[in-house]
Amino acid sequence: MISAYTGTQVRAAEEPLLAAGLGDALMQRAARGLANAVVHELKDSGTRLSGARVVVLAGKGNNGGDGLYAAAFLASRGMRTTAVLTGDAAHPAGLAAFERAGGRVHRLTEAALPGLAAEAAAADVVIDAVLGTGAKGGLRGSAADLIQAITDAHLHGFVVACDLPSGVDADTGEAAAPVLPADLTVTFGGAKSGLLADPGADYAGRVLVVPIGIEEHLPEPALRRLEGPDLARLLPQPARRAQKYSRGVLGVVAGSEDYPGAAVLACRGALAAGVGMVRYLGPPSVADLVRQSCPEVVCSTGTVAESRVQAWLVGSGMGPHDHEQLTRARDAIASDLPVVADAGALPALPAILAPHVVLTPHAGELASLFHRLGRGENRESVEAATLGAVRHAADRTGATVLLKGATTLVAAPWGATYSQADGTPWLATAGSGDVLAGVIGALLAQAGSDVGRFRQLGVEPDGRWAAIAALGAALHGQAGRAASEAVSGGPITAGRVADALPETWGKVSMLSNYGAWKRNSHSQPLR
Ligand SMILES: NC(=O)C1=CN([C@@H]2O[C@H](COP(=O)(O)OP(=O)(O)OC[C@H]3O[C@@H](n4cnc5c(N)ncnc54)[C@H](OP(=O)(O)O)[C@@H]3O)[C@@H](O)[C@H]2O)[C@@H](O)CC1
Ligand SMILES: Nc1ncnc2c1ncn2[C@@H]1O[C@H](COP(=O)(O)OP(=O)(O)O)[C@@H](O)[C@H]1O
Ligand SMILES: [K+]
Repeated sequence: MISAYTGTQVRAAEEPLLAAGLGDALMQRAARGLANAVVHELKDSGTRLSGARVVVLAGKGNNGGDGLYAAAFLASRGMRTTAVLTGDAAHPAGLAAFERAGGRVHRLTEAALPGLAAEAAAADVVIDAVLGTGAKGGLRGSAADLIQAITDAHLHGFVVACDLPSGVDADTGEAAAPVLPADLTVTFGGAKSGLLADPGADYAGRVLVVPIGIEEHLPEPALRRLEGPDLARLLPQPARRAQKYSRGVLGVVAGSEDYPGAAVLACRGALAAGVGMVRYLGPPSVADLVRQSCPEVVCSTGTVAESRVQAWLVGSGMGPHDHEQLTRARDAIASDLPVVADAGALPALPAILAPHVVLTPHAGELASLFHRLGRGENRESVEAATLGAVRHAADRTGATVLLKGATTLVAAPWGATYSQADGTPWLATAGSGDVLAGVIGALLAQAGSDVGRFRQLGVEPDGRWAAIAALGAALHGQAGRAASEAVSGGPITAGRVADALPETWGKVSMLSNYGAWKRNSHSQPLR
């Protein structure tokens, strides 16, 4: 599991060490980790270390101090280092170390700006150390102009962000333009939650956590990401004497005359995600199509009350005028069984929900949900603040909310938040969300009652619905990636994602080398 923290949490964890006079030692560790990462990147790109051109953009706070100390290490290894001081001051000890190591220093002025931007653009590495966890809002003044000029230029080398890309909010991932997109973010003491939520994740590139000795002081993480061994431990496995009913039956209320394919794709996703059986309820014409595509599915035109299942999937491919289907969706949501409520079910939700109801909106659907709750939002405003949006939606509705996107976020009401980024942009294809709903429905049917499995991982009963949704998002994302890799990185259809699920499941379930993972977890790149 990757744990991520708010800037405030990390700063609080630093406090006891700062009080003990260890501030400089913390900064030295951070700077050394940053410098080592730069060296690795240069070696990987085949650049000679001696004479490599490094430009550090250093703000006036401790983030700038980290950058200056790191650049001093790099200068001492024979690199040509330039510091651009973006504020009216600089970290005194960092600046002194940099100058002692032979680095060149420029102060940012309006006149010097075009030349300094050109120098940064021509460098082998640009280190962005303008703002870190102490930032208030985005970049301002000439620092903003410099970052804009570098962003607009054609960069020769790569960008490494110190702790976080300047302008990205460490807690929320909100990003006030301009932000220089990093190829790598080297972050200290623990990943910052803003690096694992869009749009912050767009700017962070790969994320590397450097331990600096504060780890034992960190509290419960603000955000979690399930990784291979977690997924392996959460995946349900059939007992030796399992039969189809004990494995879990999923009831699917999806599809309509207008969108029959959604029902098929939801069923295919569920069948490929290990469910014991799928019961489909819906119009006869849609049921015919489901039967033709998935003969394993048992179809009926009955009611929710007549159908014995362990979980429900409702809403995919349903419109506001599909009254019979909407009645079934409402009945399923009221049934006390776990439910994944997708697409067309979202406008038909009751006012008060519970954590075992998992809502799966994309940003546009979440904005509409907020409208109905009297909160003015649109797709863009949700996309600009995904973490705040998903948290607010869960706390406000009482449901578990999964917000789909390049990074998929899941929030338990008043509980844990997960961030999964296992997929590929090729997943942005029609019907992909229906397959995801099927996968989550299948997992709810199989694992929803297995409280013990989640307790072993420290997940409380009410929080397990979010863990199941995050597991579903991870499997779906990885299946999408596998499907694309099977065609050499080419495009995929939603059906291909479903087809790739069983093998993805098999591969994930083999990753249970938990002990080895735990020992290495602090130094692992996140992606
Ligand atoms: N504590 C430790 O020992 C360790 C800390 N570590 C490192 O320290 C970083 C946090 O450092 P920090 O607290 O000094 O804040 P930082 O992010 O450098 O920025 C604050 C400065 O910028 C200014 N400023 C603010 N907003 C601005 C804006 N929008 N536009 C322009 N300027 C703005 C603000 O000035 P003010 O506005 O207050 O006058 C202030 O001077 C952290 O991310 C990590 O890298 C590690 O080395 C581990 C040990
Ligand atoms: N850029 C992206 N990168 C990775 N995954 C993505 C991206 N865009 C969308 N996805 C994923 O693809 C799926 C799309 O779902 P959805 O928006 O409901 O599509 P549809 O309604 O067409 O089925 C979600 O699982 C989402 O997380
Ligand atoms: K930074």
